[in-house]
Amino acid sequence: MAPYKNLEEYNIEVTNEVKERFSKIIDEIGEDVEREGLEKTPERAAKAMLFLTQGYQQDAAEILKGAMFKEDYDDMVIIKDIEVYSLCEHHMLPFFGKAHIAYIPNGHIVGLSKIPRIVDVFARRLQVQERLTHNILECLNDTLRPKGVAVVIEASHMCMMMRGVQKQNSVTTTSGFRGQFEKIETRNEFLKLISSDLS
Ligand SMILES: Nc1nc2c(ncn2[C@@H]2O[C@H](COP(=O)(O)OP(=O)(O)OP(=O)(O)O)[C@@H](O)[C@H]2O)c(=O)[nH]1
Ligand SMILES: [Zn+2]
Repeated sequence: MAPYKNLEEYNIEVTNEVKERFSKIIDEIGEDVEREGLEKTPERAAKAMLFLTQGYQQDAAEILKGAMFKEDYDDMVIIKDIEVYSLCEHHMLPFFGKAHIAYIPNGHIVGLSKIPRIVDVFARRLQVQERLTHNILECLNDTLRPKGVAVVIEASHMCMMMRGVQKQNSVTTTSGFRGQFEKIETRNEFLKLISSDLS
């Protein structure tokens, strides 16, 4: 593909290419691409797919660096129940659930909203849950350089629910721990706090 002058030009070009391909898929499955309800579907589907994979155009480390503040607080910071919506790389079907993330600052705290933002940057790509967990973990560890970081993701996979093995209730949990969270007491405190309902 020819080089693009800017992101907008790139987006228009790629949307048109993806739209053509969705049109072909709709035709191949035996539908009439020209009937009223489907007329704009290739374009809508292309825009939706590009939205759901926009993480490839984003830099999670830059997002974190944009809101790091010097602070002496050195206890655990936990953001739990962050909604996660991603696409499994095997079937390109959604998997979705919650992420629970904690870190122990080492001179710097980070703007709270930046943590869900980096979850989205990595989730909006073709993923497996394990790699998504590690992408978030390593990004926080390398950029913020905290005393410790922990990531737990609980998710349901549509490829296991709507098709394939057809299990509606199974939930997959993945986790990663670095620094002080490798110590069992710290890890247990985190796991206890994310499972408690303080409200
Ligand atoms: N480890 C892991 N596996 C995943 C994830 N998402 C989907 N999968 C699995 O990827 C595997 C792909 O296996 P294949 O045998 O190549 O594909 P398939 O024939 O469609 O498999 P079935 O889903 O069992 O019908 C399946 O077992 C999926 O459940 C994920 O995030 N992590
Ligand atoms: Zn899948």
